[in-house]
Amino acid sequence: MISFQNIEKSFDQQLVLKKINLEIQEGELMVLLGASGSGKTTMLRMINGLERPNSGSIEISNRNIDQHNLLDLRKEIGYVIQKVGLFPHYSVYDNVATILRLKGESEESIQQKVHHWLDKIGMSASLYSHKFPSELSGGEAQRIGLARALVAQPKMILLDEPFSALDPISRVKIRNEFRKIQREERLTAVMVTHDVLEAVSMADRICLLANGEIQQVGTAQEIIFYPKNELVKKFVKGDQFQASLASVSLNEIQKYSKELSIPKENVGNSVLDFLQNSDSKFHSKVLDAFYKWKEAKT
Ligand SMILES: Nc1ncnc2c1ncn2[C@@H]1O[C@H](COP(=O)(O)OP(=O)(O)OP(=O)(O)O)[C@@H](O)[C@H]1O
Repeated sequence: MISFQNIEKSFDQQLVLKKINLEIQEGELMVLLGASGSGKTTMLRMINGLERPNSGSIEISNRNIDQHNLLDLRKEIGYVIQKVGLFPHYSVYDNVATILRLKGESEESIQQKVHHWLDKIGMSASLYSHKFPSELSGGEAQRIGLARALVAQPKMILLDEPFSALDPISRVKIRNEFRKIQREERLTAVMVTHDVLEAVSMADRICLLANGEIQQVGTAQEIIFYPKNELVKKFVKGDQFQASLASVSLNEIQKYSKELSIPKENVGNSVLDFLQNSDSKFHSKVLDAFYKWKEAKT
């Protein structure tokens, strides 16, 4: 669906991306993970044509990005950034409605969709429609930013540290809500973060960037337990992270997930034990509960 082929990019003679090759599948949530300056945002902005590579090609839906009309392409790609960028003089309703108005939809259809998405993202339409951005908390504004991207029913969504300004509890909540919607809508999503735990709790696959190069692409389990090189190991703080997985029992994290029902014989085991020895279909729920436990402790 999204394909980076031999991409190179430099700014002011500084090579920030080197020979990047990456395939992102339809309906997948790919997390671009890496330290500050590793080139994550630059990769993300190439997908909607806000940055252009120096060499190599990007394909979206099997067509080179240069063959797409960029304005049409951007209508199919939601873009959510940390500094939400709501129009300050528009109400919440008008902010979310903007793209539908640009598309020329009827007011009746706009109203139905705006209300649907506000409610879905946990912002009651009747309470929030008439408010202005200055009357919203940071977390509420983030949700509106997300609703504004989702209302256009994009095929793809790009998220650049979209939840990083939120307090830990709202962050976990909105992440879970977003993940649920992303799965339901089979949205192809690419999310940038430098937070290992955020990546691990949300991603189908993680692409770890360092020094402008892809160091490893894989599931959370692959990245954590089978890091390909020292850079990956260092980034996921291999030992420290694993030590923290080993220090907590399944029993302790169970209450952080309603959906997690652990077989009785495993309840006393450590999370690490369980991840290493159990069926992988439980892994994401266990990691999710572990993550919430960790957030609650910090
Ligand atoms: N428009 C630009 N002009 C000059 N240099 C740029 C520009 N955009 C990015 N860079 C440089 O490219 C490198 C990669 O930047 P990028 O924003 O992609 O990194 P990042 O991994 O997203 O970092 P962060 O987590 O801090 O946002 C950095 O060294 C940055 O200074």
